[in-house]
Amino acid sequence: MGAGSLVRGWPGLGPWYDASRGHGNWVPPRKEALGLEPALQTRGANSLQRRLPQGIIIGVRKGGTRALLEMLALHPQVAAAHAEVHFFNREENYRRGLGWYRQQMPFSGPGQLTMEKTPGYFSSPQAPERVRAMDPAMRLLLIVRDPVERLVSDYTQILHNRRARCKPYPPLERLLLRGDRGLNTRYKAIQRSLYALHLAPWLAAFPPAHIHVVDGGGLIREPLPELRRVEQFLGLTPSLRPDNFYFNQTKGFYCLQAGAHQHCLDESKGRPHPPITEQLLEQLCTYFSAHNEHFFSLVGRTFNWC
Ligand SMILES: Nc1ncnc2c1ncn2[C@@H]1O[C@H](COP(=O)(O)OS(=O)(=O)O)[C@@H](OP(=O)(O)O)[C@H]1O
Repeated sequence: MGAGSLVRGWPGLGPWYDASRGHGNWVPPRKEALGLEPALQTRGANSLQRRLPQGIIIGVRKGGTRALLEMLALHPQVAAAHAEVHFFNREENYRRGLGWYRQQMPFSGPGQLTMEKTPGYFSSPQAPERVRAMDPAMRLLLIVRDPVERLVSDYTQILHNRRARCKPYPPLERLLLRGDRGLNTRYKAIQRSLYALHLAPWLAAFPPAHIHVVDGGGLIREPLPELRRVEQFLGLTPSLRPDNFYFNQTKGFYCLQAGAHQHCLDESKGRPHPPITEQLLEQLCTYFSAHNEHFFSLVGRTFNWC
C-alpha cells in the first residue's frame, strides 16, 4: 500500500489523522475498534474524563515527537492529546490556567495515562518550573536526534512553510555561515540543537529518574526496542508488539498497524533534506561535538552522532 493512501482516516473509525486540520491534529482511533482494548473506553460515561497529563513529550523539535506519541498511543493504557497544546511555553495559554489545559486533553479511563507532546517546551525557559509546579511527579520524555540532522530538518520545515506562503527563504548555507567568519552559532536552528543547554533547567527542576531520553535515530531504524524502554519508564504493561509496526517502502519509514488498519505519519514527516557540503558538515560536527559530550554526560547515555 502506498504511503499517500494512508494519510486519511482508518476505515470505520472516523479520521485518525485529519489532514484538513494540519499536521498537529491527530485523532486517536477508538482502541476497542482496533481490537486492542475491548473494555476500558466503553465501561460507562462516568469512568471517562479529561485528566491532566501524567506524561509529557517535551521535545526535541524535529526529533520524532509525533512518531513517538502516535506509536505510544497504540498502547491501551495511553490516551494522547490530538494537537500540540503549548500550555507551558506560551503566555496566552498559560494564563488560561489548568482548567483550560485539562480541557485540551482527551477523555481517558481511570487506568490510562494521559499524554501530550509539545516540542517547544524543551527550549522554553519557563516550562520546567511550570511543569514542576503543576506536578512534581511528572514523567518527561525527551526524544533526541543527531543535532545536525535535527538542524537540517528544522530548516527544511521552515523553508517548506515559507514556500507554502510564497515567501522567500535563504539557502541553508547562507544562514549557517557568516561569510568567512565561521558558523553563525546564533542561528536559531543551531541553538535548538544544543541539547545540554536546554536540558540543564529541566534537571534543576526534576530528578534525572523523571526524564527519559529516547533515541530518535533508533525509533526510525527500529521502533520497538525504544518503545519497550518507554513502556517501562512510564510503568505501562508491555503491550506494543512487532506487528504494530511495518516498514513502508514508499514512505521510507516505519508505519503503524493495529489489526487490519495501517497508518503512516503525514507528508510533513520525512521530507527530503537539502544537501550540505562535506566541509560544512564537518564544521557543524566539530562545533556540536563538545556540546554533545556534555549532553551524554548529563543523561548517562551516548549516541552515535556525527
Ligand atoms: N515513523 C516515522 N515516520 C515519519 N517520520 C518519522 C518517523 N519516525 C521518526 N520520524 C522523524 O520525525 C521527524 C519529525 O519530528 P517531529 O515529529 O518531532 O517534528 S515536529 O517538531 O513536531 O515538527 C521527521 O523528520 P524529517 O525526516 O526531517 O521530516 C522524521 O525523520
